[in-house]
Amino acid sequence: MSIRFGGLTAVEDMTFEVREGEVLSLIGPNGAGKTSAFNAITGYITPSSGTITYRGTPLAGLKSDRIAGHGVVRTFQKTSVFNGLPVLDNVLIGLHRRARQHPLAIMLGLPGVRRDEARLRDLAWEILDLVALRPRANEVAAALSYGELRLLEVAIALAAEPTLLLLDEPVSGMNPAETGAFMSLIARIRASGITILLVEHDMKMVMGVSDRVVCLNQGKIIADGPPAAIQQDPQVIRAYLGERYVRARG
Ligand SMILES: Nc1ncnc2c1ncn2[C@@H]1O[C@H](COP(=O)(O)OP(=O)(O)OP(=O)(O)O)[C@@H](O)[C@H]1O
Repeated sequence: MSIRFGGLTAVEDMTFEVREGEVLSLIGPNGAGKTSAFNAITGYITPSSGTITYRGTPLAGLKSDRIAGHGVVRTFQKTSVFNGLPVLDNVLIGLHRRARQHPLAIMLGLPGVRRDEARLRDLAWEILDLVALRPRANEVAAALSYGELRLLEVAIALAAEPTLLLLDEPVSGMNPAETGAFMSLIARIRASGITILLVEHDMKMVMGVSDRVVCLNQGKIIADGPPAAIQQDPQVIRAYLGERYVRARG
């Protein structure tokens, strides 16, 4: 696909494939086109040309909620969280959105609804266990630490039952302990069978969790391979890793 904003080409003839069950990271310098690619995959912008296909379904041009209905879900920073509500309720709201019970059945409190309600509650607890927020389930979201809030955003995304989860810079602003916890969360999500597409600048995290890494520079893919190969790739070092290394030392 290609993505243009007026005269500017943000993504040029980008072709890549996310394999079922893997963690794939998109890396590259600021302005390389990572977020634009993410936005196109999740329906927040329409690519100027090309196709995006998920399990045989063309996604380009569909609205984001339709795309989520096909299992392709992204996290949203803060916007998806109801600050005044308990953590558990935030996840339940996400699950209800997906479950779509008939409003009349809910109003009448039909037995099927109560069964569903119990099932959703169990699911919510399972999700909270996965993101390690069970001990905080009854706290209002506003009481969470920064790192915990980011975990809740992931929990809400998981409530939409993704088969492909997209994470946009999930550990930016986290301290090393929070980042470490987030890395093990990614491993648990992957182990549950969900495919992950990650955009991230934290190279320790990218190299630690990814099966494969795609590096973009100025809208084009310059490398695609396992983390060990990407770290050694002269083009990647020149365009991105070298610059980060110098900045980290500087
Ligand atoms: N809505 C927009 N309108 C105009 N130009 C845009 C828009 N969104 C992105 N761009 C431009 O497209 C190019 C790619 O930006 P993009 O945000 O996709 O890069 P990125 O790799 O995600 O960068 P970062 O690491 O800084 O998030 C940049 O030159 C950016 O200025």
